[in-house]
Amino acid sequence: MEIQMSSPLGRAHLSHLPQRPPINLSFQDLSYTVSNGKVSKFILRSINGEFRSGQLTAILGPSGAGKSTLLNVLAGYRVLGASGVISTNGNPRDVNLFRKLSRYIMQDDLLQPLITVQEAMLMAADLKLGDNLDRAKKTVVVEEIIQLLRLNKARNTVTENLSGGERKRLAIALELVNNPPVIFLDEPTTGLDDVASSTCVSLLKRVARGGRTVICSVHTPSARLFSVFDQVYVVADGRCAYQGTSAGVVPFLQEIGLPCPTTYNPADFIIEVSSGEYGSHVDKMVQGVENGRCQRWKSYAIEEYQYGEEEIEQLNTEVIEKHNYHYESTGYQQFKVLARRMVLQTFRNRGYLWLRFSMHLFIGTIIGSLFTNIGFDGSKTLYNFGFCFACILAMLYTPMMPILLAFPTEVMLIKREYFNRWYGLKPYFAAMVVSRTPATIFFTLIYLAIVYPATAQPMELTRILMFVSTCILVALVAESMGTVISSTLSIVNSMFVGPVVTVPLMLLSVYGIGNGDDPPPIIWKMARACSFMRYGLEGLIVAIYGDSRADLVCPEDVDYCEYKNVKYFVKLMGMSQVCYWFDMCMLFVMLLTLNLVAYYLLRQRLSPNYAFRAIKLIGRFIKNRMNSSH
Ligand SMILES: Nc1ncnc2c1ncn2[C@@H]1O[C@H](COP(=O)(O)OP(=O)(O)OP(=O)(O)O)[C@@H](O)[C@H]1O
Repeated sequence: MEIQMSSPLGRAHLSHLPQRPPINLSFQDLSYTVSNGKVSKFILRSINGEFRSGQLTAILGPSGAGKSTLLNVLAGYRVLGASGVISTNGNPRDVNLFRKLSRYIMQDDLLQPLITVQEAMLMAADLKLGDNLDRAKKTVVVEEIIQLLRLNKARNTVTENLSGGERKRLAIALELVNNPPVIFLDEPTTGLDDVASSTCVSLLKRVARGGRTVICSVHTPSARLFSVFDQVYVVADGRCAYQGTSAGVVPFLQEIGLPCPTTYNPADFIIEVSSGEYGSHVDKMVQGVENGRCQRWKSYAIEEYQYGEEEIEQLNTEVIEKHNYHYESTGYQQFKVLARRMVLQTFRNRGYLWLRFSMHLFIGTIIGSLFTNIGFDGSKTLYNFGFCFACILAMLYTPMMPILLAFPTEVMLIKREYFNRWYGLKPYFAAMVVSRTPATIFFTLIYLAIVYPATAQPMELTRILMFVSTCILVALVAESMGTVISSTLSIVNSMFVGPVVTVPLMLLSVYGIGNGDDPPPIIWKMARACSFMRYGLEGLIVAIYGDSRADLVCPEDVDYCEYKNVKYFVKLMGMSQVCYWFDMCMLFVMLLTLNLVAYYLLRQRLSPNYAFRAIKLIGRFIKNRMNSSH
């Protein structure tokens, strides 16, 4: 791809992208408060400011000054607790509309694992551009952005192997795909060396020159890097301590009686002054720029640039497409791309696949050898019951534990992509369920292929199908239960809650067994009905012993086989009234319900509604009360 270089920053022509209106972002009297129980803490204090399109703005300040909070509030990531007016192009901002036009690249640059840069970019193009562009044009878009962000050499590298700088640049490249007019970046240079930081900031400037508003928080930039920023916004103790060009910092400080030593980096100096290292001068600085209202330094020694020379054509207001602000791709297209991505990642995750395969092989071999040839043995009927219970336990833990471990991290990734409007939650959830189900079925079959013949269960097609279907359904329900638990909890909490929740379900599944058909008290009957393992256990027993199975064989060396008659045994277990299809329906209903609950919890995690926020606030209140009563 030929890139024409016509300016010091280089002109990167981006063709085929949807055209968006340039957006100037301003805010007046912006405050942000958090309340921890009784105490309220002011993090931003009535600050003002303006960030213009076509410019790269750095938010600087000492640690804890409120830089990330300002970015979060402006990006709409934190809304509760914020007050003041935020305007876009002079009009009050519609936060929902703004979210559709802006992108937020967070500090932790989480990227989808196991896909290459090129694949990640193409998938982002498929998700974000839908069918508006054909494959050839999408490839051109991707190619141009790869060139713009100098990712050419890394195009075939999988994301885990990228360097820190490449990761940051890929995170930016992915968000550029549908040409957002406003881009927020939280500390894009953190963890990068001087050269990589400088490359990253220069590229951001090129991105800004396309008419985009680019705002990033930065930690102590070098003097050279500092001079690259068009505008600098300094936050000190939640207030604006300077707003203007980087060249204006020294004269501003001079004017308020704080001359910057000639050998000193102005960025370091203003941060040190803001953090109170040379005495309390913050009030003076805040007054000097009227807490962000003063416009005087915004044009100080401004480096003129010609829009015409740059790639402004993408954002020319006169030719803005009649874009709708909804997703560019349909739900079905998103589903297809996401399912493809998930399947690709599953296949490439060889280590995990081998681990899961070996785990099923190992458990299958252990259970198979523990219960060898007991299926037709009249003296081992109780052991066979134990085998069925062991199958249920295996189908509970083997699919659930990997989800408890992996899904909390996945949620963080979804959060970033969802917030930046890559896709809707429905297509994502559907793709997740559809892509992981075949693997679960496959591994369940591997386990059953070992244990079923090894334990000499009846080789009748109907019974085999019933046994297999029950195990698969139990595994799918367990997997969904893992998703419910890990959709709101961290890895540590999920790993704790998962096994704790399953123990009562396990106990309930065998409660009352051995009492024949006498029904347990109604309360226990109801509790037992909640255990999906109970339905699974009944399903397995009916599969191998139901439908008038002939008496089992009593070995010659055994005098008396009490449970040789399976009908008698099933009655004793309290399962003579069991209807296999009812149990399967119940398992299916539970599978559906758990998936709906997982979807609901995930949705609330990504964009909580008022009821959910209220529940969270009540929870926090109770926690605070408990803490204060100690
Ligand atoms: N939810 C919260 N509850 C209590 N305090 C908070 C909360 N969020 C932020 N803070 C506090 O607000 C202040 C500003 O935080 P913020 O993350 O915006 O700082 P920062 O300038 O980005 O710092 P750094 O450069 O170290 O990342 C900090 O003192 C932080 O402890």
